[in-house]
Amino acid sequence: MGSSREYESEKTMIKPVGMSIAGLDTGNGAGGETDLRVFEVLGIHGVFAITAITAQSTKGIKDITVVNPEFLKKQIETLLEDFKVEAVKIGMIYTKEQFQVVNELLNDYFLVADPVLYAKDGTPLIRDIEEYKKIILPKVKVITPNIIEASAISGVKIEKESDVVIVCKKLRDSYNIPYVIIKGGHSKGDYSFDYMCNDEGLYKIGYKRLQAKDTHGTGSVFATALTAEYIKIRDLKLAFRKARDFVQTSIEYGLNIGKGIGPVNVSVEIMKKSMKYEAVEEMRRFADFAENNDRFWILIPEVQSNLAHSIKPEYVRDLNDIATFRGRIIRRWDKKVIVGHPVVFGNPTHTARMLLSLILKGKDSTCLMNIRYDDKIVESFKRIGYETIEINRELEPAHGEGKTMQWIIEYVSSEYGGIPNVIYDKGTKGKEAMIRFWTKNMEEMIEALDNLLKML
Ligand SMILES: Nc1ncnc2c1ncn2[C@@H]1O[C@H](COP(=O)(O)OP(=O)(O)O)[C@@H](O)[C@H]1O
Ligand SMILES: Cc1ncc(COP(=O)(O)O)c(N)n1
Repeated sequence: MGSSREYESEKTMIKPVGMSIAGLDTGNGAGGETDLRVFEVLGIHGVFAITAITAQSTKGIKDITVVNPEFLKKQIETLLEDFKVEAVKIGMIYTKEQFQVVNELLNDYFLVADPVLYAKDGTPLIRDIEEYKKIILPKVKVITPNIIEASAISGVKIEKESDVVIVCKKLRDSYNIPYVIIKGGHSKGDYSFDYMCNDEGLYKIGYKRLQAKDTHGTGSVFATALTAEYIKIRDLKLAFRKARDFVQTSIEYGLNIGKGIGPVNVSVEIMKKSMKYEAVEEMRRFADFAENNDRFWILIPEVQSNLAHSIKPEYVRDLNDIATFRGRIIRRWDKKVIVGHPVVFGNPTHTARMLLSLILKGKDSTCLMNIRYDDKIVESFKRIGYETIEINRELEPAHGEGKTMQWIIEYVSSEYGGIPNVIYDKGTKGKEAMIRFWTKNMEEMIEALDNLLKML
């Protein structure tokens, strides 16, 4: 009766709650609404008290409407009387009256302040800076200024690393802030260093500086990720490392949307995880097809086969984004085909390397299989309508193992212009002749092989 589920869970579902006190960025790149997305992907239920509405896009801020302090108070009270808030991130907060509200209501909470004095286009996001220093800063556990903000608040210009140490100490001492984190996104050099100082000393993390255009929201995202990680692990040093890692990936996959500085991509990690799950499902579908087609053995060479399958090409960075069967696809003595599960990512097989080379060359390919060389098979591919190309392995220069697949793709691409779906060679001393066949998706791979097998 009632539910169709076999098992009705008795467990109540809960999630820790984090709060953001911030402005709203209508372009959804940096404000409280982005904080909510960061909380969400990191497993926190985010609640949001709004201080101001900015008319904002990737091109900058056109206007600001400030929320009156009474209404900010109402929002925070409403949230606090209901939720058990574990930590609070404070972003844009505009007037001294608003600071008083926070001071009054959030005295006993773990506060992380991101002192967003100015937006990227120079618009002030905290108007009463002197009162911010007096009213907000002495209450916070963590402050996360960039070097420009840290210089402005401390009055000491940061030009080199030793200045960072001085400013960290000054901020800690002046406002009694246990953790000062100074972010180095605006400095120069091959690495972007962020510094954390607490009573144990200075701790710095450097990540490769990315040549990225779409960096709107880095600061807000960093402070919110730090708050979320702190809620989960209660260790600020570790939370700092995790938040920094999160920001790096978000910048790496920054979104080229809008005409200005696009938002960083905060959901990319969970998106990649779900794409990998889909890839595994598709590999299973392929395995069923291969094991149940009684002619599939015709395609398997002496060295056996494998199928490489990637997530969406634009998300592929390295072999970790490409799946293969750990035990390959093998033809048994009795012509039975066995797929060697499990599906694994990051296995440096020939098929995975060749697929990666294709993708890095800009091809919209997600599947690649190596197939036994046979004239008839090549002819059948042509009859189905695929372009084919023969390469001569004798032309391959001497370069260590592991470079061949990349060489084939480079060679075909430069000699031929494009990269046909069927690339074959007739072998060379000690190397078996082989066909490599790639397709845009799994649907096409299965359909093409099914048609091919009917013709053979
Ligand atoms: N081009 C970049 N490459 C790598 N990391 C960056 C880059 N720009 C900013 N970051 C990182 O993003 C975070 C935010 O830094 P920053 O840009 O200084 O703050 P804000 O957005 O407040 O100005 C820091 O962790 C910083 O190291
Ligand atoms: C409402 C609002 N809050 C904060 C920022 C700062 O942006 P960033 O995180 O890029 O420094 C912003 N532009 N708008």
